[in-house]
Amino acid sequence: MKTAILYLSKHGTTEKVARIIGDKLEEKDAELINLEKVQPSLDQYDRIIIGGSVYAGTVNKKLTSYCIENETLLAQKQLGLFVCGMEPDPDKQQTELETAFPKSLQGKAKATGFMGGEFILEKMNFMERFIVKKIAHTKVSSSNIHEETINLFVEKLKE
Ligand SMILES: Cc1cc2nc3c(=O)[nH]c(=O)nc-3n(C[C@H](O)[C@H](O)[C@H](O)COP(=O)(O)O)c2cc1C
Repeated sequence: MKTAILYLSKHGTTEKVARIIGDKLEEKDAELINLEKVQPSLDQYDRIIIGGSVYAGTVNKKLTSYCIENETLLAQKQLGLFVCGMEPDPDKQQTELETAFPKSLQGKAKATGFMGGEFILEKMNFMERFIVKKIAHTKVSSSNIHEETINLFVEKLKE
């Protein structure tokens, strides 16, 4: 099975999670593709995993547009969809996940997941640091990547 893991990542967390997923899939040829740099031809892949991070409730618009533009092709693949974020409320996490991808693709996806995230203050600009301090009351960097959710996600894909 040839796999591509497509992602968009502002400060590196979604890229990190994409890498963890790739490692756990234990496939030598799983390709990690940064959609900011490459718009791959999807024909060559059997399984496609797509991930992005949530800022102010939504994922990068480029990710949503990419999914809409390639909806027909993506629907024919074995599909995994995930988002990274620091929202603590499970209901809101679910809403963030559901608003990130077209409904039709969510229906087709073999696995979906809210994978948690990180606040890396050193990588944020002034405004981002300000927002995180005000809303999340965080003054230090922190990591809350949901290993268990990643494991479940990978297991579902392998079934
Ligand atoms: C300014 C700002 C706003 C954020 N807003 C949200 C949000 O609305 N919901 C959420 O779940 N996470 C939010 N986050 C957390 C990010 O999704 C988290 O830091 C994620 O790990 C970033 O991944 P990336 O480095 O791949 O972009 C926010 C982070 C920042 C800095």
